[in-house]
Amino acid sequence: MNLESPYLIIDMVQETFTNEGEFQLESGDVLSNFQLAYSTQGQLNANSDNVVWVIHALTGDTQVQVWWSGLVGEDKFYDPSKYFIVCANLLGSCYGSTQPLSQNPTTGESYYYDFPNLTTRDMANALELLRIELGIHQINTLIGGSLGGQVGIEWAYLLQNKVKNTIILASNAKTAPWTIGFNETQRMAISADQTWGEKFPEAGKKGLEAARAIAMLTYRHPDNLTEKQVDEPNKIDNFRASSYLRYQGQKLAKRFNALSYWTLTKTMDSHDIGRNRNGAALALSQIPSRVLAIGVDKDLLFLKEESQFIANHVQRGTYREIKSPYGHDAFLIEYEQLNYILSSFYLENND
Ligand SMILES: CC(=O)SCCNC(=O)CCNC(=O)[C@H](O)C(C)(C)COP(=O)(O)OP(=O)(O)OC[C@H]1O[C@@H](n2cnc3c(N)ncnc32)[C@H](O)[C@@H]1OP(=O)(O)O
Ligand SMILES: N[C@@H](CCO)C(=O)O
Repeated sequence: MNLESPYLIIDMVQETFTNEGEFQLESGDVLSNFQLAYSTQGQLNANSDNVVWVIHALTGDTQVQVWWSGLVGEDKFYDPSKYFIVCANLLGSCYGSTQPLSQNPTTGESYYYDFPNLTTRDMANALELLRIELGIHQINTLIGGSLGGQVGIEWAYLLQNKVKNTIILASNAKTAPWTIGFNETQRMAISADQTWGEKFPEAGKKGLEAARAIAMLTYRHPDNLTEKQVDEPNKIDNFRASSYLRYQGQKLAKRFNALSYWTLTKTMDSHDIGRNRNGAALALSQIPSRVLAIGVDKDLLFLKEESQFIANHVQRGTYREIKSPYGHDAFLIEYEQLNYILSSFYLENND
């Protein structure tokens, strides 16, 4: 039986917010007149208590119904007939928000390599300005994975009682040296590209391909490649794992730019909810919302212990685990487990 409603089509609205004036960054730099692209789907209800705000990961965009299609959309867990769903493109990302290829209003030229360093706290502050612009006083659920989870936990700290449920997937409170190391290898690949340093939009593109190939090995567990990339017996070259990683590199380089990738990985490196707040444990203990931290048992990039750390240090934390051979990317793929974990969380909390 097809349970999907053929006549329920709720339009997604795509808009751009401009923050007029100077935006102070943690680095001491300022960003003038920044823009954030964002999408909304559904309507704010009479009690204004049905906002679900999704924060995308490293290479995501505002089209949450596309990249999280098993969780968000009509007849899905977060259904726009029930919820007002907002997803903004993070500052620095190349899907409509201000990023290194944008025009610097001060010079009239694109920023390129002069784009400032952004932190997850800066990104949370930018989302906060958008929330105020949209007249949203209360967020029912703030949810994000990986980089999106890092921005999410920063924003939950800032929002205090303005958010009821904070859901952080495959993420952490402070980036580990291990993760910074992986990001550095990817930036080394980008800067080894002979076009890196030049001022044209595709600068560093071949390097970005290599960076994504390296990154894919951190987004997956060896079991995933063992299962999916099986070669015929007796081969001595042209292995499936090689063409897979080359393909993934090309696929990303067609839709992303190396400067934005550089900026966002730097943002991930400096993430630390405890910076100038006497450490991560204390900062987490000052978050009043309910927090569900979801780890992935085979995540090699953001270890499950990092999600457990979040759940153990917030005031009202719950830890749940996805079991998956995919590794880190499981939070974008394992919909059956995600639906079960989310349903249980809301049921246990009487929502
Ligand atoms: C505009 C936008 O697209 S932005 C938003 C999209 N992206 C995001 O939001 C980021 C989050 N999403 C993701 O990172 C990914 O989409 C994921 C993790 C959810 C899924 O990753 P996928 O790449 O689809 O999955 P998977 O690892 O199974 O790879 C499948 C692809 O590899 C190809 N492939 C598999 N094995 C091989 C091989 N041995 N050799 C060459 N290609 C191969 C498949 O043909 C398939 O190609 P396709 O993507 O063109 O259909
Ligand atoms: N697959 C994810 C990995 C980072 O969590 C992305 O491309 O955004």
